[in-house]
Formats: sequence, structure tokens, C-alpha cells
Amino acid sequence: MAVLAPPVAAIRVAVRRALTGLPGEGPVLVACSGGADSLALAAATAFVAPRLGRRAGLVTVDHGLQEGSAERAAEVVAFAGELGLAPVELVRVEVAGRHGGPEAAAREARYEALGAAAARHGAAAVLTGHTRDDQAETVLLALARGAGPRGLAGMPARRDLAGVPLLRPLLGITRAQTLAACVVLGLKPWVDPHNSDPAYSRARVRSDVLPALVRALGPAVLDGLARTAGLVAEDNAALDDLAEAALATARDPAGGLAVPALAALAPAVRSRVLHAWARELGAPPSALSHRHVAALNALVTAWRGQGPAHLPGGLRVLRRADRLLLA
Ligand SMILES: Nc1ncnc2c1ncn2[C@@H]1O[C@H](COP(=O)(O)OP(=O)(O)OP(=O)(O)O)[C@@H](O)[C@H]1O
Repeated sequence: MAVLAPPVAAIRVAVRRALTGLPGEGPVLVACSGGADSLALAAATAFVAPRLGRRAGLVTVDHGLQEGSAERAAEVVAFAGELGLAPVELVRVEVAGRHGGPEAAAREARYEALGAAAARHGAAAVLTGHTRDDQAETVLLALARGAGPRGLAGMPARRDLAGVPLLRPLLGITRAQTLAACVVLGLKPWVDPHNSDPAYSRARVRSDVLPALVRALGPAVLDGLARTAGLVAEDNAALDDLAEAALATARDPAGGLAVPALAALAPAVRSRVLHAWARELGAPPSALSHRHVAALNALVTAWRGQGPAHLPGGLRVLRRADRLLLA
């Protein structure tokens, strides 16, 4: 009997772990760009899902931003057919006219399209091919921009995407393993030119920073960064729970939040309470930054009769006596 190549086996085990016990009858949909990570994920899911009594499909998104993107998407669809994946969808999205830079706009359009495809097919989950290398890059970038614990927690293995679980089964798998699996399986990954374009900070982290760290500190650095993300995520979850309870306690019966209750909180809990409250008031989460929370915090801890704190979405919060109120 042929021995299964270790990277192929490791990826199948990771996918099996992610799919085991998944509620719902619907198919799982692999989000596949045609790159090595999501090709290896698609191949493993095509193998594992039916053995768990689950259908597996695939969605590829054409952002229409690069020459040849339509051909790439068509190749992914053909590959999915060969693997026996169903349903298979190619979704074209419009990236122009969205907020933010082209990368952020493409990501937003992609996740919208994936969420909509999941709803159309009654999917039990959407799977992406993020690897441990992606996680390490995410953590380093977050550290460098001072993103705080929320950024340092990196990407969760599971989050909600428009009411459907988005799973990242390969966060414990290295990019070297997905590349090796593609070689073993005879798959020809598409190489995204953005991934090596030094105009992008993530590409520079990938080509310069992580290799330098590995040279200086050894290969365990990747594991260390990924483990840091997991540990910080656990702390975040605990602090978020504390903040949820503290927000309930800080609500003033006359409306808004009571300053004395906020002032009594530990800074880490207070900033989370203020962040959660700002979201509740309608501030768009993607635009809500550490600066906005600091301005709210100053109304509590550095009160000198200053004007309102301005939040994204045109919201203003002011302090009236011992309360924070939406203006
Ligand atoms: N065009 C695409 N069509 C379908 N899925 C895609 C596409 N591009 C990326 N993905 C999915 O997203 C995963 C991560 O890809 P990539 O690292 O390029 O995205 P990203 O912009 O960094 O996304 P994220 O914000 O989730 O980190 C891929 O493994 C794949 O599952």
C-alpha cells in the first residue's frame, strides 16, 4: 500500500478536525483562490468531507483586478470539477467604488460574495486556506502598528460570516506543507503577484522579516508567534466577558453611561466597554480606532470640560455631569 505523504496527511487531519461535529446538513464551501494554500485545502476537503457524510463545494471569486483573473478562476472551477466538488461557483465581484485601498476593497467584496454564496447553498461553513505563516505575518504586522491585543490575537480559527461559520482549518499548517502537498498531488498553484510585490507590507514581512527572524532566532519563531496569538485570544475572550458585564452595570437609568461606574473599571476593561458602546451607538467597527476610544476615555479620566468625542459615522459623545451621552 502506498504511504501517504506527510504534508497531505497533516492537512487532511487538520480538515477532519475542523469538520468533525460541525452542525447543519449543508455542504461546506472551500474559498479557493487557486493559490497553494487553498488548493491543498480544497483537495483535502474533497477527500475528508464525504467520509464524514458531508458534501463539499468550492467558491472562487474573480475580483477582475489583474490580467488573467478570469482564466485563473475558470481553471479553479475546472480543478474543482475534477475533484468531484459540488456545488462549484465562480463569482465575479465589483471592487471599484468601495471604501479603503484596493486590497481592503477586494477583501470586503470577497467576503461579501462568500457570505452570499454560503447563504444560497445553505452551507454549514465556509473554509479558507490561511496558514500558520499567514498567522505569524498577521501578528507581526499587528505588533508593528500597535494594534493592541485585538490585533495580536491574529485570525481566529472560527468566526461568523453573515450567520455562517468561517473556518480556518490550516492555521496549524505551514506554507511549506501546503506547497509540498500540491507537489505530491500534482496540483499547479497560481502565484499571486501581490504576494511578492514589495509595495505591500505583508509581502515585505513575508520576504524579508520572517526569514530574518527565523535566521536569528530559529524556526520555532513561527510557532511562537502563532502561540502568542492563541494565548492573547484567550485573554481577550475573558476581558470581553468582563466588559460585557461592566457595560450592563454602567448603563445609567436616565440614558447613556454613568461616569463613576466607568471610572472604577480597570483601564483594559473600560476601553473595551467604551469600544462596545461606540459600536452599539452605530459607529462602524472597521473605522473605529484606538484614537476614538482614547477620546471617549478622556471624557472619563481626563475631564476638563472638553468638547464632545467624535466617532466615525458622524457620531458625537459628550459628557453631561456624571454621564456620557450621545449628542
Ligand atoms: N479570489 C479568491 N476566491 C476565493 N477565495 C479566496 C480568494 N482569495 C483568497 N481567498 C481565500 O482567502 C484565503 C486567504 O487569502 P489571502 O491571504 O490572499 O487573503 P487576505 O486578503 O489576506 O484575507 P484575510 O483578510 O482573510 O487575511 C485563501 O486561502 C482563500 O481561502
